[in-house]
Amino acid sequence: MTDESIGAAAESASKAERTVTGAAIRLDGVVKQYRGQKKPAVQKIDLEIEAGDIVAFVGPSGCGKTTTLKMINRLIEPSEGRIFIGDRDVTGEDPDKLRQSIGYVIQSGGLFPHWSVAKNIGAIPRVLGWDAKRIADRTEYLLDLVGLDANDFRDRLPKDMSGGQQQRVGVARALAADPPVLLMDEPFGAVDPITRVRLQDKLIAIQHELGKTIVIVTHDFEEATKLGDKVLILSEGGHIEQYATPEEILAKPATPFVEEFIGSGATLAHLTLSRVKDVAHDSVVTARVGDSSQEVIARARSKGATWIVVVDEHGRARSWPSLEEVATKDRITDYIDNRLPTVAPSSTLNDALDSMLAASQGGVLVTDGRGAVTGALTIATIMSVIRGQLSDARAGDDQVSYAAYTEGQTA
Ligand SMILES: Nc1ncnc2c1ncn2[C@@H]1O[C@H](COP(=O)(O)OP(=O)(O)OP(=O)(O)O)[C@@H](O)[C@H]1O
Repeated sequence: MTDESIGAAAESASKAERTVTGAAIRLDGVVKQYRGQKKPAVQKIDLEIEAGDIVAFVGPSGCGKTTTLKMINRLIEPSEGRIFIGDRDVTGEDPDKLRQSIGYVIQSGGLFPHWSVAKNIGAIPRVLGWDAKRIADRTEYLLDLVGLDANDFRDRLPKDMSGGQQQRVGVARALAADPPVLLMDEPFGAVDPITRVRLQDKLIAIQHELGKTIVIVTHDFEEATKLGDKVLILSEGGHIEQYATPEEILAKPATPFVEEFIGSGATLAHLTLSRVKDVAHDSVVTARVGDSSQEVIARARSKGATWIVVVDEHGRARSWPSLEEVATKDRITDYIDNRLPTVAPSSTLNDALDSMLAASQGGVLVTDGRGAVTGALTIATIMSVIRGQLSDARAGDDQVSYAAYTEGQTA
């Protein structure tokens, strides 16, 4: 088995393990001609999205990403063609009814500003006639799913939350009635880069847990390769340039347009394909508040560590002092460092580098789904992965030029 086929087998195995609750989406000869425009915004698109996949639409401004997305829930009516969700032809369905079965998330969450978080999340369930207890239970479940404490957030107004928190509530609201399909229009466009990485990781975790079909429009190719099981690259007029996995797109750009779009940094774009979970982590020595400093230092030295991580009862990091710092006190003290860089297993190596740079640190802590520390990644480890990838890429280039050269000789 080649590395590639091993990767593909692992990928399909992990997909098979997922519970899929999403539905397939099919666009069949779909056209959008806006009134008063000479050319159609979407010329004619045929597209199949598998149930339980995340598909990212990317392409330059004005190429028809949003138009295509909004035709799926008929916020924009197609001029021609048919759209199927599962086996249902939804082209003739009542659009309001249709939109109750498709979650929709826009930039900044799109929450009703004068409604509490709970009222926002309960909007569609109320329309569907759910009773108050069922709505309250669902709200609690969804807030927990998106990583917000229900007691703290349920009664807040959107203005009293950060952009990232509003966006999480936007995702919770879109999932309220358990729709099989979630459409997201540049959902993370308005948040800072670190929050964006956290929200992306949260979305991947939610997707793995729920198995919805998610279509996401983004401007950012890196975001598309991180989130998408498949990426759809469009050019003007909604023309499909390539629809494939991120790996295939980077390895074999289908057209000169795709090549230019993904840019000359394609080798480093592989960094966005390498996940934190794919590389070996450095182990960390942990300690609890109140432990004897001498004992902790001895334990760390025996493992060759120069720093430790102080964790709480759930294994979540509070601080990561050096052994010199630990030695200044008899016991491990309770200090919380709010700027600890952490990444999830689904984060990319690029995300890991970004968090290190943002925190001016030479490493990041790796945490599991509940935030417990499982290891660390240092800048040296990441650099050695990058070096390996660059030398693989160079070896590949040499082969191409050698083949071209010998072909030239024999012709
Ligand atoms: N309501 C409208 N009336 C007329 N033309 C429109 C309308 N909405 C979009 N268009 C045009 O249709 C084309 C596709 O627009 P669309 O918003 O789908 O592109 P996009 O790829 O999502 O762009 P962006 O990345 O800038 O959001 C553009 O040329 C746009 O000007």
